[in-house]
Amino acid sequence: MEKIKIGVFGFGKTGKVIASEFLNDNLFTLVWVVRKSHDDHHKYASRLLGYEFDAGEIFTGEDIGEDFFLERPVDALIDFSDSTGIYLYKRAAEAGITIISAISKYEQEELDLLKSFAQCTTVLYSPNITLGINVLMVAAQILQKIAPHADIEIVEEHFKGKKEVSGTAQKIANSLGLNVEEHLNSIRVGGIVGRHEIIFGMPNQTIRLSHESISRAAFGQGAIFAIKFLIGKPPGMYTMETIIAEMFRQNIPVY
Ligand SMILES: NC(=O)C1=CN([C@@H]2O[C@H](COP(=O)(O)OP(=O)(O)OC[C@H]3O[C@@H](n4cnc5c(N)ncnc54)[C@H](O)[C@@H]3O)[C@@H](O)[C@H]2O)C=CC1
Ligand SMILES: O=C(O)C1=N[C@H](C(=O)O)C[C@H](O)C1
Repeated sequence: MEKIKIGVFGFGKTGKVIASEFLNDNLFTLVWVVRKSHDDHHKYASRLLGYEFDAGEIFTGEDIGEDFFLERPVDALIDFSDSTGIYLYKRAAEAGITIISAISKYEQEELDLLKSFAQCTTVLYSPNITLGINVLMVAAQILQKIAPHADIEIVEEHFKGKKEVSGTAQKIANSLGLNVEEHLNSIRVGGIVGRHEIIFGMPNQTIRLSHESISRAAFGQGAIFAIKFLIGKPPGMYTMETIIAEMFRQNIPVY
């Protein structure tokens, strides 16, 4: 079977681990990586990550001219850069390359741009691409319907350097109709990769739904799940939670 060709945007804390996940999986070929800095220009991500073969040539945004995506075709582009990365891959969408954006915070303008790409190709946007958090997100909405009077608070914990409020927590708050200013609690300590908890408080019991990414490999595994799902799907906008919600529908046991 022909391998699925991948391009990755971003080669920071997460991009490096994502690249490794693709390099470890025989279903995929990592064709290129685009990063902001000129460090390691034209070297191979595989070599930098300790593999003894050449894969994932490193480019910078300045290398992306009119023909970049035609000369170095991939089946899917995964974005773990920052909110500016999206301005570099309109031509990838026009070339029909599947786009998976994992950027946790976009302004409306960038969300609109992403939606416009979905007219030409399959686009999946997910501020948290782990399978687990999306199961939790759907479960929380079900629980809120079952216990509409529960007090709900969201707690998100991340590594000390994370500046922005978790995009995942904001998305959870929106899906539950909660005011972010009032019900979202952020903790920044040490090296926590990412933990989210939704607390449902009732008079005589407390229900806690929690998820923790204990390694950034969880994001790579989520991206792999998403790519496999998107193969053969028509152009359009997809999200992880709608994929998971459909799985809920198909798998809820009937008593
Ligand atoms: N959806 C999800 O499941 C997850 C999302 N994220 C998000 O992914 C993004 C990256 O996270 P980290 O790796 O922790 O950040 P980081 O700061 O360690 O790395 C970001 C990388 O992107 C590069 N970059 C910035 N602008 C770029 C551009 N225009 N073109 C190409 N490369 C560019 C930077 O040079 C850097 O190498 C953040 O938005 C983060 O919140 C992170 C983990 C999981
Ligand atoms: O910046 C990160 O690292 C993460 N950001 C995401 C968010 O802001 O929701 C998701 C994940 O927990 C890691």
